[in-house]
Amino acid sequence: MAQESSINRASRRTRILNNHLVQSPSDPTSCVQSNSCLSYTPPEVTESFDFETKEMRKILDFHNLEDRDWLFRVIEQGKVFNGKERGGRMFVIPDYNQTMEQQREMTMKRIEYLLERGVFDGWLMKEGVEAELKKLAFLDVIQNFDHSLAVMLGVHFFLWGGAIQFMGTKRHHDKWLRDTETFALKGCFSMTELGHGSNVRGIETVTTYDLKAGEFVINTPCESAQKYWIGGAANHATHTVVFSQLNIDGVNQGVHAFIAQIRDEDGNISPNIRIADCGHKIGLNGVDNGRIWFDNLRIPRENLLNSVADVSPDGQYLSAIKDPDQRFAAFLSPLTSGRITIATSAVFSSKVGLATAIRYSLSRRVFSATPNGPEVLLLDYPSHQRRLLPLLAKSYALTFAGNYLKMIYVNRTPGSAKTLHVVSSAFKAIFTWHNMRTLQECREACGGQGFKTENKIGHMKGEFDVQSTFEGDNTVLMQQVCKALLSEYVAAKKKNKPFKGLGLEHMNGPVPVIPSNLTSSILRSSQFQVMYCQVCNHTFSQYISKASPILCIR
Ligand SMILES: CCCCCCCCCCCCC/C=C/C(=O)SCCNC(=O)CCNC(=O)[C@H](O)C(C)(C)COP(=O)(O)OP(=O)(O)OC[C@H]1O[C@@H](n2cnc3c(N)ncnc32)[C@H](O)[C@@H]1OP(=O)(O)O
Ligand SMILES: Cc1cc2nc3c(=O)[nH]c(=O)nc-3n(C[C@H](O)[C@H](O)[C@H](O)COP(=O)(O)OP(=O)(O)OC[C@H]3O[C@@H](n4cnc5c(N)ncnc54)[C@H](O)[C@@H]3O)c2cc1C
Repeated sequence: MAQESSINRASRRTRILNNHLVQSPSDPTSCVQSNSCLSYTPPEVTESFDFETKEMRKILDFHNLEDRDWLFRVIEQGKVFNGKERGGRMFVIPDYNQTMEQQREMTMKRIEYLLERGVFDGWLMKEGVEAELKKLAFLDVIQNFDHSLAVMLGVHFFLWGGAIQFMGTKRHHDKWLRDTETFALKGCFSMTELGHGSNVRGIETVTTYDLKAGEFVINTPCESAQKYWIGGAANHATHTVVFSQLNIDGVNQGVHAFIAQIRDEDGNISPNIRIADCGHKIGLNGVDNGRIWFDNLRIPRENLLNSVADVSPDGQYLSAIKDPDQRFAAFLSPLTSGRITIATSAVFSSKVGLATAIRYSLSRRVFSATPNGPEVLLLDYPSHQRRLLPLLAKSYALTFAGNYLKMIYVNRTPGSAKTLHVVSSAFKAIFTWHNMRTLQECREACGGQGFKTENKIGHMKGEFDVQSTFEGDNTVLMQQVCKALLSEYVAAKKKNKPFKGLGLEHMNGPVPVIPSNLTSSILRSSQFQVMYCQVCNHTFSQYISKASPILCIR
């Protein structure tokens, strides 16, 4: 079975695992040398491909291929990446059997190494499509090695850094972005509380304005208001963006974001701050998630991220956005870039799992079809093909969709914010659910070998499971998608206008008619697949007609 090269690319680091899957020089249980038992050579050495794998990689990886290869080399050369040379190739993989403390320290050592090699140059100080695509490409490569490392960089650059970029103004950019890019400070992102995660509007941290001092006062009024799960907070972060209700003269103006220092440069916790550890997790133990309490912490008035709203020195609340919902939306926008990178990272994880399972099925033999005949290759079983190949096809499709989303993001305009929010929410949920289902199928498809930690699929299940929850719980994000589609549909119907966004456009045409003589070639044609999706989407109209009394549309 020919393998598309981005799976080979993704499986570069799994090759050692496949040897373990089928033969492990260090594993006495597998018979390696004798002819009567298993013998194995990687399929890409023995198989001829009926298409140009380098071209396939170009289509799938889509952008910054040379930058990716440069970073792969940098990682292979770094001692902190656990490189092992086998057969003239370098293989790298984190040691997930280390303690939580050791994994956390390894993450920071790897960040230091990458910083020294200039990997983060321009991540915040350079603007434009090229700079953003290079950053996204580097993140693809880094998360391919280790999710914790990617998440720590994601929190620092995309959440802390993104909040300053998109919710801050010049004074914040000038003061904080360069120190963030050089790691002179370490940022984290305090949105979630013990009592409120999905429901951001319900958070209980309260910030008031002290007119006399010209300062904000941030307070954690109760235990459920403690900031919880904050990546980087337990050991390392020096600064955080705090999301808090803003109370001016007794009027709650809703959720706003403020910059607060939580440690000094020597790592000592700041006055009026309490910090605790969230403890060991089922995965992602390379990230130090912490809990933060603010005990009437005083910060300068200038620390309000004021691109959307501001408080004047004499305590007036000012905002160009009168609609509180739209103001709230603006404070949530930094989450979008994270959701995009999580979606694309989930597909890479699916590819690594599929590379391992499909390569294994190209060598593992089970049961003979004829008395005393050779045992049958797993991938020759139709049942095994049906278990893995549809997931491979869907991973290809989601790769293309992820690249499409990246391009909307890097070419974003104020008018595309809503589309970006809806598409990134949908893709983050769909891609991460796909990844978890794919990894489970791949783990089972390798039988007992899939259960060996060195073959990584099990660890990846633990490391990536969180992607269905953080940066927006998948179920909640899909509710956002439904809400946006319904709003778009109802608005168009009420104005008797054609649909013009969110993928509803094809509903302006008639419902396609499914041919009665459905031959297998028709079923397999891309025209039929597209038509079938359109027919499914039209059921959306049937749902709406049933719900119309509630939606007040005729
Ligand atoms: C991963 C490996 C590789 C990559 C590495 C980098 C990754 C990058 C970072 C990774 C970090 C991982 C660490 C984890 C961090 C976190 O988890 S941070 C915390 C994340 N928390 C959330 O996401 C909270 C989820 N909840 C919400 O977003 C909101 O509460 C809500 C559910 C969307 C709001 O619900 P509700 O109160 O009902 O408000 P609405 O009325 O629905 O919304 C009001 C309007 O706002 C619009 N809107 C909502 N969100 C956004 C947005 N993000 N962008 C733009 N617009 C938004 C919404 O559509 C509404 O608009 P209208 O309908 O037009 O009124
Ligand atoms: C490892 C890790 C790292 C994290 N890092 C950070 C970070 O750095 N910064 C940060 O701010 N946060 C962080 N988070 C928090 C994360 O964003 C939240 O866990 C997430 O937003 C979900 O909130 P919650 O945990 O309170 O779950 P809840 O919102 O309580 O959801 C619990 C369950 O209820 C369901 N549910 C919720 N609302 C509805 C509804 N309306 N209808 C139906 N079902 C519903 C959900 O689907 C879910 O199954 C992290 C979390 C983890 C686990």
